[in-house]
Amino acid sequence: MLTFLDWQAIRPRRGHYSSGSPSKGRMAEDTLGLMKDCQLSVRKLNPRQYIADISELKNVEVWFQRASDVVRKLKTGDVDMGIVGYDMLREYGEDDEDLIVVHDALGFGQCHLAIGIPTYGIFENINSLSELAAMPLWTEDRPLRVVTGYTYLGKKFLEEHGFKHVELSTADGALEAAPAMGTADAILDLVSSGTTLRENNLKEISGGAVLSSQGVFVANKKVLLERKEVLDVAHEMLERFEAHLTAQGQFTVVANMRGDSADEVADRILNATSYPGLQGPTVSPVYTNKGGKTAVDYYAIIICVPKFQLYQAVRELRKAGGSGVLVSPLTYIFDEETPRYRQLLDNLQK
Ligand SMILES: Nc1ncnc2c1ncn2[C@@H]1O[C@H](COP(=O)(O)OP(=O)(O)OP(=O)(O)O)[C@@H](O)[C@H]1O
Ligand SMILES: O=P(O)(O)OC[C@H]1O[C@H](OP(=O)(O)OP(=O)(O)O)[C@H](O)[C@@H]1O
Ligand SMILES: [Mg+2]
Repeated sequence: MLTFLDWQAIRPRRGHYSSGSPSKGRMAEDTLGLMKDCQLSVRKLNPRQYIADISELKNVEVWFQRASDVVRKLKTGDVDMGIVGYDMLREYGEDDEDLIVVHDALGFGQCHLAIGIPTYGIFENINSLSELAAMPLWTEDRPLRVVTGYTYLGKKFLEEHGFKHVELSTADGALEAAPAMGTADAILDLVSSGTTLRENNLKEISGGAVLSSQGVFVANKKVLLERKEVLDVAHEMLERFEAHLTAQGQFTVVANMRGDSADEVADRILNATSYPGLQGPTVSPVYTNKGGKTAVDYYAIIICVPKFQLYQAVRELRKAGGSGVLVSPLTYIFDEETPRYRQLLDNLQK
C-alpha cells in the first residue's frame, strides 16, 4: 500500500499495493497537490478516514499517517511507498538500507535543518560551529543544551563536529522559545525563510546546517525487488512526477517568423537563439491568402523555454525576426526514459 500523509504512504495489502502519505499539515496538502497535478486522484470515502484510493492506479491503497510513522512503516515493509520530507526520512529512517529514494526532489517543503543560537549575551560574537564547540563554558556538569525534534541526526552531527559536552532534549514545537525561556542554549530545527529564528532573536552559524530537505518519494527496497507489481506502480508514479516537475519550469513559446523556407527559419532559430526546443525547433508553414493565391511568407515555430529565461528568449526571437509570440504553460514532458528510473534500477542492484 502507498501511504501519503505527514506524508502519505502507499501500501498493497495482500493483492494490493499500499502507500503512505502525511495525514495533515503542509506536507499533506503539498503531496495531494502534486498528485492532483499529475492526474492522480486520491479519493477518501470520508474526510475522517485515514485510507483512500487513487482512481488511476488500481490496487493501490493510500494510508494517511504522520510522517514519522510513514517512515517507520516503510522500514518494516508495512507500507510499500511513501512521500515525506527528506528530513523525516533521515531522522526516522536511521540510515536503514531497506529505504530507497525514488524521487529526491518533489519541489515542495524546501527547508534545511540547522543549529540556531541567540544573537545576544554570550553568543553575540559566536558565528561558526567550531567557535560554538570551542566555548570554554561547556563541561560535563554544564553541557551545551540543545533542544530538537531531531535527536538521531542531531546526536550524530554534534559528535562528528567535536562537541564533547552536549545534552540533547526534545520538544514537539515552538523550539525557538527555549533559549529565551532559559531551558536550552541552542536549538536544532528546520529553517525555511529564517523568519522564526529572526523573530526569536536567534541566528544560524556557519557550518551549522545539518541537511537540506524537500519532499521525496521513497519506497521499501525489498518490496520493489520482490514484487514486480509494486515496482510498476513506483515506475508509473515516478514518470508522472518527473513529467510534471520537468514541465513546471518551462513555457511553450510559439512565434511567427518571416522566412524563405522552413529550413532557413530553422537555421535562424538554431544559430541566432539559445532555445532550440526539446530535440530542435518545430517549424510549420503559415498559409495566407494573397489575392486568391495561397502563399507562405511566415513560419510558426514552437520551442520550450525555461520560465526564468522567458523575456531573454522573447528578445532573441524578436531579434531573429519573430513576431506574434504566444506563451503558454507546459503541463507534462514525457521523455523517452526517465533518468531517475534507470538510477532506481541501478540502486536496487547495489
Ligand atoms: N517552514 C517550513 N518550510 C518548508 N517546509 C517545512 C517547514 N517546516 C517543515 N517543513 C517540511 O514539512 C514537513 C512537515 O512539517 P511539520 O512536521 O512541521 O508538520 P506541520 O505540517 O507543521 O504539522 P505539525 O508540526 O503540527 O505536526 C517537515 O518534515 C519538513 O520536511
Ligand atoms: O524559517 P521559517 O520560514 O520561519 O520556518 C521555520 C519554522 O517552520 C517550522 O515550524 P512550523 O511553521 O511547521 O510550526 P510548528 O512548530 O507548529 O510545526 C519549523 O519548525 C520552524 O519553526
Ligand atoms: Mg511544523
